Amino acid sequence: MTAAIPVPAWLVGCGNMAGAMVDGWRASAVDFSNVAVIRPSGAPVESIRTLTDYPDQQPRFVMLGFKPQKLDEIAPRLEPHIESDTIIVSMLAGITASILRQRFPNARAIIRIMPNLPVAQRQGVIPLYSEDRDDQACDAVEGLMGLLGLAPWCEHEDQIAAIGAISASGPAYFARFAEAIGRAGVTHGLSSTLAHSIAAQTLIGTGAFAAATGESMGEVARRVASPKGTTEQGLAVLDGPEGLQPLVDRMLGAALKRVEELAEAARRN
Ligand SMILES: NC(=O)C1=CN([C@@H]2O[C@H](COP(=O)(O)OP(=O)(O)OC[C@H]3O[C@@H](n4cnc5c(N)ncnc54)[C@H](OP(=O)(O)O)[C@@H]3O)[C@@H](O)[C@H]2O)C=CC1
Ligand SMILES: O=C(O)[C@@H]1CCC=N1
Repeated sequence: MTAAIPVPAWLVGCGNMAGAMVDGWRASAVDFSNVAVIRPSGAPVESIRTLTDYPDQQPRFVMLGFKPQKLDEIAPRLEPHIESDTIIVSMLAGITASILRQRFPNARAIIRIMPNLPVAQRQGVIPLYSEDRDDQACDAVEGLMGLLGLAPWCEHEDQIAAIGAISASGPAYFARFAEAIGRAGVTHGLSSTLAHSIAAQTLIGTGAFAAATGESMGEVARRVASPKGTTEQGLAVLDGPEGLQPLVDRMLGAALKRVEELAEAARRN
């Protein structure tokens, strides 16, 4: 039997990220009867009732899937519907458990997650964090997230930001790297379509190879780079002092700084 969403359930906001989760749950045969998507556009979501406003109902499960900057607009109207048996799951970047508890004081449990887009293919990473010692609620949410990929619990709230900076933002970073390799291919005479499609296929294929062999990324790189061969010269550039690692450190640092700013803005209100 697959994990079940406690119902009635509301998915408040269902854009790129929550929509990907719905796709992953649909592929896992999760039952969506008595689940409602609430979004201002009313844009339909396949096989889920979509509303533009909150129904006269007390949901047992509410997933927050809107932008962090919308919290102050949404919380005052949502809060009166939250009762002592409502589990809130939040994917809002930077919005801490204590900020959420302040906005939704009556909630039974507040559980933060930081999913990533490959949840749609059930290949996601979905770290979880809660300050509420509600084993039943935590188990129910872990079961749902476990359908979508790797779902580790974080011991400290900082870890959700750190994991999120890697895995939630990660698809954008890997995609950008593949784009850069594609552009370099164009510089070397390939057509844009061919260069970008082979770069993307190489990313996909590398992931599939690593998954199938269980090799670390370091081992995969070593296997490709023949001693005194061509790849070794390319890796020497990436591995140099001005190479990839300091760039990635700066990249992650900038994203984590923004996490702090989002939290600070929410705390001020
Ligand atoms: N994108 C990603 O890869 C990841 C995103 N996140 C988090 O997910 C959240 C959503 O991001 P993302 O999906 O990218 O954003 P989108 O812009 O794609 O989706 C935002 C959703 O919020 C809805 N919304 C806007 N205003 C309201 C409102 N007043 N009441 C209810 N719903 C509202 C929108 O409704 P409508 O569709 O009707 O406009 C839309 O469905 C963010 O908090 C982000 O931090 C976390 C990890 C990864
Ligand atoms: O960019 C963002 O803010 C969201 C959170 C992590 C990935 N996307």
